Parts: sequence; C-alpha cells; structure tokens
Amino acid sequence: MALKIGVIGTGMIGVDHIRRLTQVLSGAEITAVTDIDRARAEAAAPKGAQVFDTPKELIGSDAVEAVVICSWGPAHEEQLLDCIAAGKPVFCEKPLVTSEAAAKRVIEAEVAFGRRLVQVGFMRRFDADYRRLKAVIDGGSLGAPLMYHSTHRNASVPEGLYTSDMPLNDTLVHDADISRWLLDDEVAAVEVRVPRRSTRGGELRDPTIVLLHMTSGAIVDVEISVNIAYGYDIRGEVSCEMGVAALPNRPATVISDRFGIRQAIPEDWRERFIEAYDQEFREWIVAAGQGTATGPSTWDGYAATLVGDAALRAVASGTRESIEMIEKPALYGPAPALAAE
Ligand SMILES: NC(=O)c1ccc[n+]([C@@H]2O[C@H](COP(=O)([O-])OP(=O)(O)OC[C@H]3O[C@@H](n4cnc5c(N)ncnc54)[C@H](O)[C@@H]3O)[C@@H](O)[C@H]2O)c1
Ligand SMILES: O[C@H]1[C@H](O)[C@@H](O)[C@H](O)[C@@H](O)[C@H]1O
Repeated sequence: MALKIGVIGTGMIGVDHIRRLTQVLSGAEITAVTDIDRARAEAAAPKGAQVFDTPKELIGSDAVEAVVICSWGPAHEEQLLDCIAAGKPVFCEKPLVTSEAAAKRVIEAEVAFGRRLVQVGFMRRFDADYRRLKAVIDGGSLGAPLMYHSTHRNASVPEGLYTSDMPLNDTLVHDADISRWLLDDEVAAVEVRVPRRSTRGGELRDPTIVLLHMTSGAIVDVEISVNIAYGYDIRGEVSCEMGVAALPNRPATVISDRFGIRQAIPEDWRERFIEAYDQEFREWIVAAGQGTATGPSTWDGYAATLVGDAALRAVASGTRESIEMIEKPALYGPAPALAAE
C-alpha cells in the first residue's frame, strides 16, 4: 500500500519533491497539498490530490498518513508541532526551525510523544560521494581528521527574499550538519570573517568565511559564496594525520568548443543533489511507513540551529562564540531497527 503524503509548501523544492514522489520513487502517493498561495498549490497538486486551505487541516486529514514540509523556515515550528501532536511522521526541509528556543520546543514535543517522527532535509548525508568520503574517514587508514575544508557556492539567491543573515542561519546549516556527521563530532564554537564584499549581491553580506571549532579540536573552514555566477559548486576535503580525502569532481559530459575543453557545472541544488534527494526520500518512505523516522533528526536540526545562532553572534561580535547544548535525550541515540518488508 502506498504511503499517503500531504505536502505543505509548493514552491521550488516542494514541486521538485512532488515530482520525485510521483514520477521517480515507488511506495508513495500525494493525497494532499497546501500553500498560503492557493493558486500555487492548485497548480502543483497531482491528479486526485486534495487542496487544503491550511497546514492544520492537511495534517489533521484522514487522507494524510505522513507529511512533507517545504514551507519557509519560520513556518516550520508550528507545522512540526502539529504533525507531532497528530502522531504523523514528517519530513521537514532544512532549516528545522530558525531559533534555539523553537528547536527545544520541537525536541520536547517529540520526546514527550516517545518515538521519532521527524526527519530533517540534510540531503548531503544521502549523497553517494559524501557517504564514500565518510567511509574512508571512519575506516581510519588516514588517521584522525584534523581539518575539513567545506566550500558552498550558489550561482545566485532569490533577490529580496534572501537576506544578509541567511548565509549564516540558512545556507551554513548544511555545512554544519555534514561536518558533525563526517567527523562524528560536535561544534563547540564559531568564528566568522567577512572579506571584501561581492558587488553582485548589492548590500548582501557575501561572501563569508566561517570557522567551526569542533569539540575534538578539529577545525572546519567554510566558504559561503551565494552569488558567484558560474554555478552551484559544492566541495569538501578532509585533512587527516596521514592523508587527505576529498569529494570527487562530479562526472559530467566533457564539452570541447571554441572556449576550450570543459565540464558543465550544476546550475543549482536540484541538479547537484538529485540522486541524494531521491535516496533521502527512499529511506524516509520506508521509515514513515512504519510510523517513525531514521534519517537526520530533530537533534541534528537543533545542533545546526545552534551553529547558525552562534555564527550570527560571531559576525556581530567579531570574536569566537561558544555553543552550549542541552543534554541529548535518549530518543536521539542509535536509530530504531526497522522491520523487514
Ligand atoms: N535541502 C535543500 O537543498 C533545499 C533546497 C531549497 C530549499 N530548501 C528549503 O525548503 C524550504 C522551501 O524553499 P523553496 O526554495 O522551495 O522556497 P519557495 O519560496 O520557492 O517556496 C516556499 C513555498 O512555501 C509557501 N509557504 C510559506 N509559508 C507557508 C505557510 N505558513 N503555509 C503554507 N505554505 C507556506 C510559499 O507560499 C511558497 O510557495 C526552505 O525551508 C528552504 O530552506 C532546501
Ligand atoms: O535553501 C537553499 C538550499 O538549502 C541549498 O542547498 C543551499 O545551497 C542554498 O544556499 C539555500 O539557500
């Protein structure tokens, strides 16, 4: 039986996820959609799906067994809390929420419910290149990881909607999460440096360099450039005691023409992480079908939110800002074992 899914937010990524859930993956059916822009929801609704006026009505509907949240970050908290109150598994696009207090409220609600229901959209963890990189680090042949260089470049960001805080509290969450996961470590403190501003983004604070000081003493440097014109370029290299492991250049068609010999660069996240998004939903459908979640958790969303908050404090203070985490609830220990099909 296909899992009946309701989608909240039918903008860029909502529409892309509807496409993969209806045209690429099996085991799922979109039965409901909603968006504050009703016309947008109607245009995105697959045949037979109901269009609801509000997220609350969609979450409460018997036509919906599991929810996919693709609305804007500040709307996520209320929608997550409603899903948990209804006991429905929920995939929530990053960022989990936009403040530490909100993240704690979601943790409290899920812990009180007593079972994991939330998976956060940190798709890099499902990318085959990142998984191979992690396997090398975990294998131990290179020794302990000492430094991680993370490059996060966007060709452009939506003008007016993407503000100067967002490199730090929206874009950086991916690098924060993948650093914690790759190095099996937590972020203890954050520093931010702001170089000469790119004129391409007007008043937007771009680019930015962020240093993540990990509890082990390892240091992660992150370049965030969100208006770099040439494409969506994501790189990663881990320097260890006895060697270096890096993400490969993505295989792409080699074009030879009057400009030279070159390979195309993805335009945006949809192209670069297409297989990763497919895989994150494959795994989510299995877990949600069993009434739970196994991928990146509310705890991981909380940790990334703390990094964003600390980065905003660090850009204002110009110094190193520490992170204090609450004690990790047992719910966020090893993932629950799923029943075999
Ligand atoms: N994992 C990734 O790589 C990735 C990529 C892009 C976007 N995202 C995340 O996905 C989310 C959506 O991003 P997007 O690029 O699709 O934005 P978007 O602006 O294209 O779409 C967001 C949609 O949500 C709707 N919406 C906003 N608040 C709502 C509410 N309270 N109730 C119902 N609908 C609401 C808007 O009307 C809009 O149609 C954001 O949280 C973003 O950070 C993640
Ligand atoms: O919402 C998007 C998305 O998360 C992308 O993966 C990231 O590269 C962008 O910077 C961000 O704005």
